[in-house]
Amino acid sequence: MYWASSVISFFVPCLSSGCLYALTVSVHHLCFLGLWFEAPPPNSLRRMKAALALCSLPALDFAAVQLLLMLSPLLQLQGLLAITWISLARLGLLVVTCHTIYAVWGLPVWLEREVLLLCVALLSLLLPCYTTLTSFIDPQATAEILCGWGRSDVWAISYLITVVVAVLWFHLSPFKDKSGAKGQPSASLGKLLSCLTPYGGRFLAVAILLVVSSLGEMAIPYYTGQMTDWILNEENPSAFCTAILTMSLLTTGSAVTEFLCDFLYNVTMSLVHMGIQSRVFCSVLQQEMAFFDTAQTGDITSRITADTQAMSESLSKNLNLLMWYLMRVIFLYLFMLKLSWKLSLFTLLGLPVIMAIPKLSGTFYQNLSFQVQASLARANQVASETLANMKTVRSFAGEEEEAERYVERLSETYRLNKKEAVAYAGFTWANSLSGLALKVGILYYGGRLVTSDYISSGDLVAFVLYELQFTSAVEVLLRMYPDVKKAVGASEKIFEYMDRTPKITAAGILTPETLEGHVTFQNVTFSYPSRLDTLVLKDVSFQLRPGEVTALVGPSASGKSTCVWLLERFYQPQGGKILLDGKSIWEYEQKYFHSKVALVSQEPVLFARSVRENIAYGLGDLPQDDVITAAKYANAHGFITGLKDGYQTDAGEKGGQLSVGQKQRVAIARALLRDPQILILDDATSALDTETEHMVQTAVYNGSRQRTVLVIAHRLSTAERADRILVLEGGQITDEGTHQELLEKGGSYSRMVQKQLQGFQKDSTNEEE
Ligand SMILES: Nc1ncnc2c1ncn2[C@@H]1O[C@H](COP(=O)(O)OP(=O)(O)OP(=O)(O)O)[C@@H](O)[C@H]1O
Repeated sequence: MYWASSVISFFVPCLSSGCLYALTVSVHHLCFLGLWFEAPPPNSLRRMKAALALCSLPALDFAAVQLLLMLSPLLQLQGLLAITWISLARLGLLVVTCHTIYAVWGLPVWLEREVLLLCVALLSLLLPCYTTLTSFIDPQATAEILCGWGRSDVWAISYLITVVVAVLWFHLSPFKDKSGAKGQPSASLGKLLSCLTPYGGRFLAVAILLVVSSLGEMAIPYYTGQMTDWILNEENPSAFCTAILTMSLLTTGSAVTEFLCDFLYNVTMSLVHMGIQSRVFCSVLQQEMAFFDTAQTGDITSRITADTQAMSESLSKNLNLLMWYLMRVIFLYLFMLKLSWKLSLFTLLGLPVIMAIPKLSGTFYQNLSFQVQASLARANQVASETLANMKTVRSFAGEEEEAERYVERLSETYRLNKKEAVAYAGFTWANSLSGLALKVGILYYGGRLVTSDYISSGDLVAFVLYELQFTSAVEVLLRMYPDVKKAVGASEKIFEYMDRTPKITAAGILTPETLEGHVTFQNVTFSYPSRLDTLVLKDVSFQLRPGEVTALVGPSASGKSTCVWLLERFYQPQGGKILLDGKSIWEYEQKYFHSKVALVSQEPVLFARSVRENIAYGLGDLPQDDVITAAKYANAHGFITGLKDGYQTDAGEKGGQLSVGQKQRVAIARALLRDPQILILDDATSALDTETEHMVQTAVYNGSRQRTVLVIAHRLSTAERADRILVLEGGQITDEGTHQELLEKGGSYSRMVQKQLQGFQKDSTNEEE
C-alpha cells in the first residue's frame, strides 16, 4: 500500500501543481498510518458485521465518486488533473473506511488484510496510471474515462475484475499457510550478497570487464543510426566504411571481454558456493547438543546440501543476469537520452506499470519457495530415517508403510510446486503483455515525433534499436526478480543455521600440563532443554578419584548416561557444578579437555572408514604400532587381523560390517589410544561375552595407572570389580560403597544383585528343562 502510494507520488509531481502534490503526500502518509491499526479479536458476530459493511462498500464508493465528479468543475479541475484528484480522494476514502471496518470488527475469515489493501489500491490507482500514459498519445482519452466513471456498468466491471484478482491472490497467496507459519522471511538480499564480499577483488574485475563489454555492445545501434542518415543524405562514403570497420572492431572486442568476464564470474561463483556450504556445515557442527536433539538429521542435511545448491545456482544465474542487464539498461538509457529526451521520458513513465507485476509475483515466489524447501526437507527426513534404519524397517515389514509416508510427503511438495507453476505462468503472461503494450506505445509515439520533424530518421532508427534492447533488458530484469526472491527464500533456513549462535560455547582456555583427573559432581540438578519440566538429575553429588574405578549403577532411565553427557560437556546443568581438579570443566580448552576425557558410549558409533582410521580417529597420522597396542588392550587385535584386509578393512556405514561386540572393542581401542586421564565406559562392554569382557576390563583397569575410570553397567558383575559403586535411582544418589559393603548394607544395590541372580537362575532352569 505504502509502495503503491509512493508510485502515485512519483506521477503527480511530474504532471501537476504543488497543491495536488501536497494532497498526494498526505494520502500517502495516511495510508502508511492506517497500517498501524490493530483489529480486536474477531468473533462470528463481528465477522458478519464486517462482511456486511464490506458488501455495502461499492455503493458508498460509487456515491463518493459521483460527488467528487460533481465537485471537480467547481474546483476548476479538468482532464488528467481531475482524474488524479478523484483517484487520490477515493483512495484515501477507501483506505480509511476499510481500516475503520478492520479496527472495529476485524475481517471475515475469507479475507486477508493484504488482499483488501490490494483491491483498494487496484480500484483507485490503476486508472490514473493508465490515463497518464494514454494522455501522451490521445488527450481525448481522459474525457472518456471521466464519463465512464459515472456509468454503473463500468463500475460493476471494475469491481468484478478486482474481485477476480482478489480471489486469485487469496488462493495463490502463501500468507495463509495452513501450518500457521506466516512465512515472513527475514533474510535480505543484502545478507545474501554479503557472502560475496570476500571475493570483492574478483567482482571488481568482472565489473570492469562488464563495463567494457557493454559499451562495445552500444556500437551497433549507434553506427546503424549514423549510417541510415549517411545513406539518406548520400554523405561521405569513406566515413561509411570507417563506421563499419569501427563497429566490427568494437563488437569483436566486446565479445572477447564478455568471454573473459563469464569465465571469471563462473569460477568465482563456484568458490562462493563452496564457501557457503562449508560455512553452514561448520556452523552446524558448532551447535550445542540440544540443537541436534530437536533438529531432524534429514532437515539439517537438506539445508546443507539441497538448499545451498538451490540458492547458489539461483544466485549465480541471477546475479550474472542482473549485472549484465543492469549495465546494459544504464548504457542504453544514456544513449537513448542523448537521442531524444521526450521518447526516453515516455519509455520511463511506462516502467512503473510493468514493474508492479514482478513486485507482486516476487512476493509469491519468496514465500512459496520457502514452503517448497520446508516440504522437501520433510520428505528427505522420511527417506534418510528409513534408509538409516533399514534393518528395523525390514524386521517389522514396514517397507510399504514407509513408502506411503514418503509418497505422502512428496505429494505435499507436488501440491506446492503446482501452485508455484501457476504463479510463474501468470507472472510470465502478465509480464509479456505489459512489455508488448509499452513497445507498441513507444513505436507509435516515436513515429509521431518523426512526422513532426522533432527527430531525424537516423536518430529514430538508432532510438528504436536501443529501445528494443532496453525493453527486453528490463523484461529480463523483471522476469528475474521472482527468481532473486526465490534465492532469498531458499537462503532463509541457510542463514538461520549460519547465523545461529550456539547456546553453549566452550570458550575455556585452561590447558594445564599435568592433570590429576579428580572429578567432582557438586549438587548437580539437570533437565534436558527439550523437556525442561522433567528433572532428570536432582541434587546429585559424587566424586571420581584418580587411580580408582567407580561404577555407576541403577535402574533404566535413572539418569546414568545423563551424568556422562554432562561430564562430556554436551549440556550445562541448571544447578550445581562439575569440577575437574577443582576447576569448572567449562574452564578447560575444548581440544585439551576432550583429549583428557574419553568416552566409549552405549551405542559405539564407527565411521564408514577403515578399522585403522576408526581407531586413530581425530589423532591424524599415528604410527601403526600405537594403533595395534591400543587394539590389543581392547582385545580387538585378534579379530581385526582375522578380517580380509586387516586394519585396512572398511567398517561400513556406522560400522555396519562389524558385529556389535567388535564395534565395542574398536571403540574401546579408540578411547585407549588417546591415553586419557579420565575414561568413561557407558555400558561399553554389554555386547561382549563374559570372558572377553573380563579380559578387556583387566586390560583397562590394570593399565589405568592413576587414571580415573567411570563405568556404567547394567550387568552388576561388571560393577563388582570396581573400587567404589554409586547407586543412582530416580536421578538421586541413594547409596555408595564397595560391592561387599553395599551387599552387607542390604539396600537397593543388594536387591538389584539378588534380582539379577534370580533372573540368571530362572534362565538356567529354563535351559535345563
Ligand atoms: N536427549 C534427551 N532429551 C530429552 N530427554 C532425554 C534425553 N536423553 C535422555 N532423556 C531422558 O532422561 C532420562 C534419563 O535418561 P538416561 O539415558 O540418563 O538414563 P540411563 O539411566 O542411562 O538409562 P539406561 O540404563 O536405560 O541407559 C530418561 O527419562 C530419558 O527419557
